[in-house]
Amino acid sequence: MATRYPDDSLTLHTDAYEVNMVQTYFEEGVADRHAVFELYFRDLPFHNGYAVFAGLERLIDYIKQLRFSETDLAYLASLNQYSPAFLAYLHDFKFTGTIRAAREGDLVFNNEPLVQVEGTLVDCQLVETALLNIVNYQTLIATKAARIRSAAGNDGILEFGTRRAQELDAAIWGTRAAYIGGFDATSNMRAGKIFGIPVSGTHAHSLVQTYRNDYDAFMAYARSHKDCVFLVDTYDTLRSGVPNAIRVAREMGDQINFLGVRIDSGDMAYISKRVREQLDEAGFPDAKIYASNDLDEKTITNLKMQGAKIDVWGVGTKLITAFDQPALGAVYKLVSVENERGKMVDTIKLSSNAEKVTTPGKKQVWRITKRADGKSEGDYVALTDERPDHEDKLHMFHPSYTYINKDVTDFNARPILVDIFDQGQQVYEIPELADTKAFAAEQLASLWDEYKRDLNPQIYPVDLSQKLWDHKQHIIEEVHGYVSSLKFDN
Ligand SMILES: Nc1ncnc2c1ncn2[C@@H]1O[C@H](COP(=O)(O)OP(=O)(O)OP(=O)(O)O)[C@@H](O)[C@H]1O
Ligand SMILES: O=P(O)(O)OC[C@H]1O[C@H](OP(=O)(O)OP(=O)(O)O)[C@H](O)[C@@H]1O
Ligand SMILES: O=C(O)c1cccnc1
Repeated sequence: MATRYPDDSLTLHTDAYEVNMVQTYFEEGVADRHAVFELYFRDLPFHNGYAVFAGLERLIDYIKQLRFSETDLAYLASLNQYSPAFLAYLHDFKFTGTIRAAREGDLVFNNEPLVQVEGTLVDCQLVETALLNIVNYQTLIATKAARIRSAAGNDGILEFGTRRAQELDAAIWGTRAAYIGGFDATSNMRAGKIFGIPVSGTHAHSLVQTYRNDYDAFMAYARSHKDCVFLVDTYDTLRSGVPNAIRVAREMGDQINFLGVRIDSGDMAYISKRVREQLDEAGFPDAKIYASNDLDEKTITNLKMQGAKIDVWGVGTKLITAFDQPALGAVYKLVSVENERGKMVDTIKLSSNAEKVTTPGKKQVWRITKRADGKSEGDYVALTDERPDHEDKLHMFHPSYTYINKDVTDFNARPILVDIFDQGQQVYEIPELADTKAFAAEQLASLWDEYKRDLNPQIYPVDLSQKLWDHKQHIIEEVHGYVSSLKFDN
């Protein structure tokens, strides 16, 4: 059985190798060396043209509580791997780092930093696992939600996924991410309570089964609720469900708001058209048709193509589990570290796969938009001492295929990474969730449709500044020089 600790913290929500490395840094006297790590993903999820960043609120909560509690330390001591001096050091540990991140709801792309952690090696290393855990999941769900929003157009979309989510936390934070990405409401009451997300719900088949017929069930529901959406597919949608919903709506009249009916099985294009006819003929043209049953952006697009008369889409499993791509795959890499002489040295991880070679140095991402229409030109990743927003002309080129290039003038450059913590102090206030959602919608509106289409979107340019590109080539050459100078006896 799980042990409940009165002072449990999230600090040990980390991989053992982080603590192991931290012990090495401590024992070797380099724990306080300054370092910069950056979190980014290499491939956009779902073959999408963009991702919607989410996770910042939880990231802030996590950093704010980051202390080793007495039982955390007692547990580490019980492993007999960590020295008393190291445990005493952890006892006094306090996060004093600086964190910059994209704002929730902002669009982010592959191969650019979404979160940057600057601090001691210990600060940076300890937070790696939790930061990846939080950002990977929430960004994935916000992006999936944005795809579903795009398929649904202006129709209502409701998050129904809690029962199918990967446990409780995923349901709660996933529904928040879904709301940022464009969902209108959730069925999860606690998410409503905690985050103020609008809550919406109909009823289950069990209600109809309990009363053993549609009429009695809908009548019972109508007597106990003002707003009514009846689930009409328990026995026979067209012959029993809808006719009985209409009968109850007529009998109850003004005593209820007959909002509509929900269908949860069968051929939803065919059935919804017939249901629409039945409701219209009965004098309920404003009653809406809700649909649910393993929906996602593909089924919704397809159903719309077939002329389905569905007004509100309830989406569960395929949203909350990011069914077609269950992991984002963001990584967290060291880009700069203080050497033994106190100088910051930019670092690289080489790979035979060009995509996997990291980009050294502490960076800022600049979103370049045309001044005239606010539309996106691409992202420009630069070293932090560069100020592309002060330039009149930017030369933007593909970092691998440099012949793909353009000169951009009359542009605005917006820094994507904003200060969240400054030397351990929170300097960023999380906006109201509704504002974050509106911000996401605004950002999406400024992106060309070519990057937003569901199938084979155009690849959004994420370019390196000339200075950063040169710097990277220089460091690659330095490392190659070092490797080829090595001599082995065997
Ligand atoms: N007209 C349609 N075009 C494309 N997909 C559809 C259409 N109607 C329903 N679907 C989707 O097809 C799948 C059908 O699921 P399933 O085979 O479980 O049938 P069902 O009618 O829901 O049966 P059950 O009663 O077992 O739930 C669902 O994902 C549903 O969203
Ligand atoms: O299909 P999803 O996208 O995951 O949406 C959530 C599903 O959860 C409910 O079904 P469930 O069979 O769990 O309960 P019910 O008895 O109310 O139909 C609901 O009717 C949806 O079909
Ligand atoms: O309110 C609903 O209709 C609902 C909620 C959760 C899951 N399925 C349906």
